Amino acid sequence: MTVRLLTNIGRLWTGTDVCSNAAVLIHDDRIVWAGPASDLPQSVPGIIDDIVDVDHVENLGGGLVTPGLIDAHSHPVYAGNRWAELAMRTSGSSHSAIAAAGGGVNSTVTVTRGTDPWTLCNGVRERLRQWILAGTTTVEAKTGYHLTRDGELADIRMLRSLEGEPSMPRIHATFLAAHILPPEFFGRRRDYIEAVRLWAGDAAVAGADSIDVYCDEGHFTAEEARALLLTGKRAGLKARMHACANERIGAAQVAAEVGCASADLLTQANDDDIKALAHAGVTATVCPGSALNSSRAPAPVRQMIDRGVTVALGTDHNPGQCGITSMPLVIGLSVAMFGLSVTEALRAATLGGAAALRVGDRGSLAPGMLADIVLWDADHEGAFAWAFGLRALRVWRGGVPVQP
Ligand SMILES: N=CN[C@@H](CCC(=O)O)C(=O)O
Repeated sequence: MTVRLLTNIGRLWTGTDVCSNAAVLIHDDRIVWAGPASDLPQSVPGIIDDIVDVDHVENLGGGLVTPGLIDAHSHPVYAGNRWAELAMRTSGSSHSAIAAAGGGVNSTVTVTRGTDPWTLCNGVRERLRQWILAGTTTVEAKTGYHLTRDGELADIRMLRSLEGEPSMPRIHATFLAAHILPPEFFGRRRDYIEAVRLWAGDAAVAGADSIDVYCDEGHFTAEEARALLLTGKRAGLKARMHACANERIGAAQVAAEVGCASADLLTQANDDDIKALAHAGVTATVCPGSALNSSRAPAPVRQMIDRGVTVALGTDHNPGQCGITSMPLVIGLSVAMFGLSVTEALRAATLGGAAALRVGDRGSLAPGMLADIVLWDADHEGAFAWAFGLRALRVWRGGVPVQP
């Protein structure tokens, strides 16, 4: 049993409250108490008889402390890169010209399939380290670049095992075999849908938390998404969806009907979509980084908030559009692109992320919550809107300091 006291916190942003000259008391991996240092209890029954007997005291030098950030949408499991394709796109090449030159999601599928598991795992480990060092203690991580039963299941097992390593973020593993139709199923899409439905149960056994379907032109239809998500839910997975990213083909309505934990991207969502999400209690996960790089209009986030939709944020890190691994940058972009206040953006990156993942044990610094905590290189949260990538000075996952 370890009791740890974080003191001399200049400003404590808990998710629900803000206070100055604060302290946080941690017992093992959980928060016991957080608030103004002047109110720090002298003892906590069953945990510590006298506060002077804590095992570790850490002076945080008057800095800003928040809950660990939550990235609610990322695609970190891939090999290779598509930088040449991005250069083509910026020179005006069309989607079809890029595909004809061997680019697109299926080119990453080819490279990922051809990469041995150890090399792939080392790359993913290095990548995930960047999230936690930048203050993101939970990452929603999708599969979706193997698109074979064994490859997708191996991806999930790899994510589960990486999560157990020291100084890695917590992982919410999402089974995304329904990312795009793989080439060997061209002309046989019904067969692929049926195969993915069969694999969903195996994905749950392998340790997946969620199933995701990319519902859009060129990916999967609303009807296919409904069938896949309902199968995934029956297997015990939470449902999430790439919805209304490029075209509106009924994805938001299906997300609402199926009871998705979150509908993501939503750049083309209109008021009917937003109303449906609000009515069904579906969290909207928006990703400003990939929207910027794909020339999509920013998602209508203000309308979502006005309609009562809970908003979460994601990096949408993926090999084709967006290399961002910094949620502090995503917070800055959300303020600039969506017109969110810093408080709204920070809440979306903490409690909003917890809602998107349907986890109740993180996203705020309250007694009983996981001690996932970040000390920032600032003394006020307004710095997120200024730094575009505010630096995390120290990170604790479950009360344990993350080693740089
Ligand atoms: N948000 C995720 N999927 C991207 C593609 C990812 C990639 O290009 O590798 C999309 O098709 O929008």
